[in-house]
Amino acid sequence: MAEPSFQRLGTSIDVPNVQALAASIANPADVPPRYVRQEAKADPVVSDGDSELPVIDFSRLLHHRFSREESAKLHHACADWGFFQLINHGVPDQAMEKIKGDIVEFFKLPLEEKKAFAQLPNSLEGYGQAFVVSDDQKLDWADILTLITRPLQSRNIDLWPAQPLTFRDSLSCYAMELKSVAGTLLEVMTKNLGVAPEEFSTIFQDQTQAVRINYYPPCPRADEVLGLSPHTDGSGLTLLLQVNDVEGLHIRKGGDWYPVKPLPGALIANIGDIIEILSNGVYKSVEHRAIINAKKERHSIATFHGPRKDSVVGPFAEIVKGCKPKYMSMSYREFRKAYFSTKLEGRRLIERLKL
Ligand SMILES: O=C(O)CCC(=O)C(=O)O
Ligand SMILES: [Fe+2]
Repeated sequence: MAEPSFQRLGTSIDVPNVQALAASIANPADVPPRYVRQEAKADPVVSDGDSELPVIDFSRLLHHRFSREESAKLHHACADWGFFQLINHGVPDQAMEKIKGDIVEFFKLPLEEKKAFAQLPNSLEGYGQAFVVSDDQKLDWADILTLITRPLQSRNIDLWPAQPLTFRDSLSCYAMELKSVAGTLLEVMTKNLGVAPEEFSTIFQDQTQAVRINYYPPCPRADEVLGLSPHTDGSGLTLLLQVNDVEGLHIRKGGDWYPVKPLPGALIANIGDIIEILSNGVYKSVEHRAIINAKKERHSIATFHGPRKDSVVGPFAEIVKGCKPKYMSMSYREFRKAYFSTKLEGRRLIERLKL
């Protein structure tokens, strides 16, 4: 099938450093209009306790006595919510605490020191802000540090902070732990979808992995700005770790926004566009956004797990045996390019891939 053509990433427009901007602001009126959005305030938020985000116990998935029951729970979480909390995931506390600590230290460094790891022109990798291509696009109230962690030969180590001194080690260790958790979850999901393990290995062995570290400074107009615009992830599976107890993640549920309250030590997992496509829409890549706190800063670490670079992304053959594919297939390389171009146009690639 012919692949649709998509505009390449254009030239980015300079976006201010949000941490420096936040530090310079004394009054709500000083927040530049490009960050202020009426809809942030207007969108309804589901009140607490209306429904509960599913909680998956990773250790039960591995335990033969409980694995069936927990796998079924995982299947429903992926199909009904596209999001779940993952507890007892086995990532050592020390690995999580080390990366959290180093991230907080990194963002405390003087701007000039952080800029040594700045995004290269027209690239999303490194320290900077979300990419924009037009003067009208609203801006996110966040600085980000995006780093490719897998495959190992794709690491651009010059963009990995050298301060604090332990940062590179902490990130390598955390990324390795998450790769293993994501691998197991993806394998169980493949099984739950009735797909043969070989199909899983063809796509996810030698998986790609990237880490996006989000820094959201406080803002005096917190209810009118967004830390991260509504989006779906272009990954297969995302695992999110919130660094402190400041909440900010909202999930689209029906027409409303559902605020996530991470359980202590839990990872928040979500299905990305790739799994929605592979599963032919059985699993949902759900829109989410990040809001801002008026007084407190927030950090989060999103780790994206995708298929191997040379794979073709399309509904699993076994799933579409008795029904029609709902999405067109394309190479993962082309998918990545298209995902970012479409996002810049403020649209979702996955909608364009629907047949
Ligand atoms: O900071 C958050 O809670 C959400 C982050 C996120 O959705 C992302 O980085 O893709
Ligand atoms: Fe996301």
